[in-house]
Amino acid sequence: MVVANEPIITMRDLRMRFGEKFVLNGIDLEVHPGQIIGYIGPNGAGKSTTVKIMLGLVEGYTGEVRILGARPQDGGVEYKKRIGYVPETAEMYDTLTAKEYLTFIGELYGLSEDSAERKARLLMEQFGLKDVFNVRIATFSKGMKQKVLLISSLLHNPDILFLDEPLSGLDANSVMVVKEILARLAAQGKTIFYSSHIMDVVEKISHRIILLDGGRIVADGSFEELKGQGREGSLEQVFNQLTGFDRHQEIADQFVAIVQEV
Ligand SMILES: Nc1ncnc2c1ncn2[C@@H]1O[C@H](COP(=O)(O)OP(=O)(O)OP(=O)(O)O)[C@@H](O)[C@H]1O
Repeated sequence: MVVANEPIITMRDLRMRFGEKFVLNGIDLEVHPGQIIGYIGPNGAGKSTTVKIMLGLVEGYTGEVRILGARPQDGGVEYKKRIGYVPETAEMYDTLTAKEYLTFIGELYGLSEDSAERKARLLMEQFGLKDVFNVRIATFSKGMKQKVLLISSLLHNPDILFLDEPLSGLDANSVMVVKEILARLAAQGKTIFYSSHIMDVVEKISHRIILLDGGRIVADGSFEELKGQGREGSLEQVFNQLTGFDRHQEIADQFVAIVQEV
């Protein structure tokens, strides 16, 4: 059971380095259930590393991390059943059909074969993929694969969902559907940790936005709060201001000039 007032994710002074490279430089964070957390930051800021640490996929960090009250590396099967994950790039067994793949994943998470297949079929239908349920994933478009990944992360009805660029490849209609799904899951008390570079979506769906830069949290609050601190405009503009970036025109000019060189 998730207790509403207990943090579902806690990090204290989380630090990580790869060799001589300091990637996370002291992250402090508490997340309570029922929130969509937009986790944003420039390329290389440390977002995926944080998520992988929370999932127990990266070790060697210092500081304290508790997910659902446990250290990620200590979590057993029951703990893992409460977590769903859509990675930025995923290896899928694409010689399998969607039915075989999703039933396999569902069973890994403890569903019976019948129940996994039934849920997978119904969810595929909702995403307009009924006709390809028995078709090999290798033939799927990028967006179709992304929908299968989203389904695979949700089949077991997890309490926490980690999503890394989950709308990648989805058409505008599907984006609307997924945004609604995420809002409903959060309303039911699920926690959604959402990493993305698509600022207008993060701005709209997140209850709380955390901006990471150079392995440190440089902003944390609702979009209104982030804007309220003397900043203006869209999340994209707030992002540019907070990361001190104002060279886009200059870089574009230089880039195009080099392209045009003989
Ligand atoms: N296994 C690794 N070994 C060495 N360096 C790594 C490793 N994993 C990540 N890094 C480095 O850590 C830094 C942070 O990477 P990370 O993938 O967490 O960034 P990110 O914020 O998710 O970036 P992006 O927005 O590009 O996905 C980068 O400089 C990256 O090169």
